[in-house]
Amino acid sequence: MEVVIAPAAELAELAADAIAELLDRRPEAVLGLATGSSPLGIYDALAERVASGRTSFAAAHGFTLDEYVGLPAGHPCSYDAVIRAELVDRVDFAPGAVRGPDGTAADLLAECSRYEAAIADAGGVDLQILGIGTDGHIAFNEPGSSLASRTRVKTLTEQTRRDNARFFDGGLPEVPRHCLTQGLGTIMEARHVVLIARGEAKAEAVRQLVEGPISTRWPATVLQLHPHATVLVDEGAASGLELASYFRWTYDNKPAWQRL
Ligand SMILES: N[C@@H]1[C@@H](O)[C@H](O)[C@@H](COP(=O)(O)O)O[C@@H]1O
Repeated sequence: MEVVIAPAAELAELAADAIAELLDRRPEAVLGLATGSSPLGIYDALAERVASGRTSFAAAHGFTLDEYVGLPAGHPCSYDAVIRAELVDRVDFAPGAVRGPDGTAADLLAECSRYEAAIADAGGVDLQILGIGTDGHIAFNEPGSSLASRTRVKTLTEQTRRDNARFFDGGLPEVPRHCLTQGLGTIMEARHVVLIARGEAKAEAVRQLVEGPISTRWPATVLQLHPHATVLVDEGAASGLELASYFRWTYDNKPAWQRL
């Protein structure tokens, strides 16, 4: 696991660099896309690169991590609508190239299996962008999630519902209680995972992710077992790390040939 501590704007550029390099090497790359506020700077940086002709998503594919159950199609808080507004409509993906689990499906269990199969049929995810919840969830894998889990229906914790209420006009009562989410086992199959976290509210989750014991109590800790995980954190999110000065030294002295 590589931990980079830097100002948020620099973190977003680093992640955008990694995605742009991947697209240069492999234009048909499969990207794992996260919603939430954490990756917004990355999406802004990517939109800028596409606008200036430096990067193209024309041959790439994308899969989102999760979706609320029961929000009508087109609801502005559905992750399908959010990822369209934040990234898809601002870059040059081919129509239909970005997919997400369908939280309106009549048979949600069948939808979860279909989604797993779609990711596998695309050849798996090359680079997965992740945020982290204050309770240590990634995607919507809440505490207690099996570390081997696959795409399935989960129940959101009150903490997550409260954290996400700010996006809903009607606040907490409007936040669904259930979601579809890629499992931790699904996410672990991505070839490179890049997690970004900002602000002190994430400090405890980041401390557990990087330095805590691997446990379903803090689901993101499963990433300690990933062979290529990059954790991008600003000073606030890094404020609980015992090894912060080691991570700083390592990054400051990183050989030029070593990519993220
Ligand atoms: N399902 C999403 C996660 O994928 C995201 O990482 C998390 C953190 O969101 P934010 O980046 O807004 O703090 O929120 C949601 O619960």
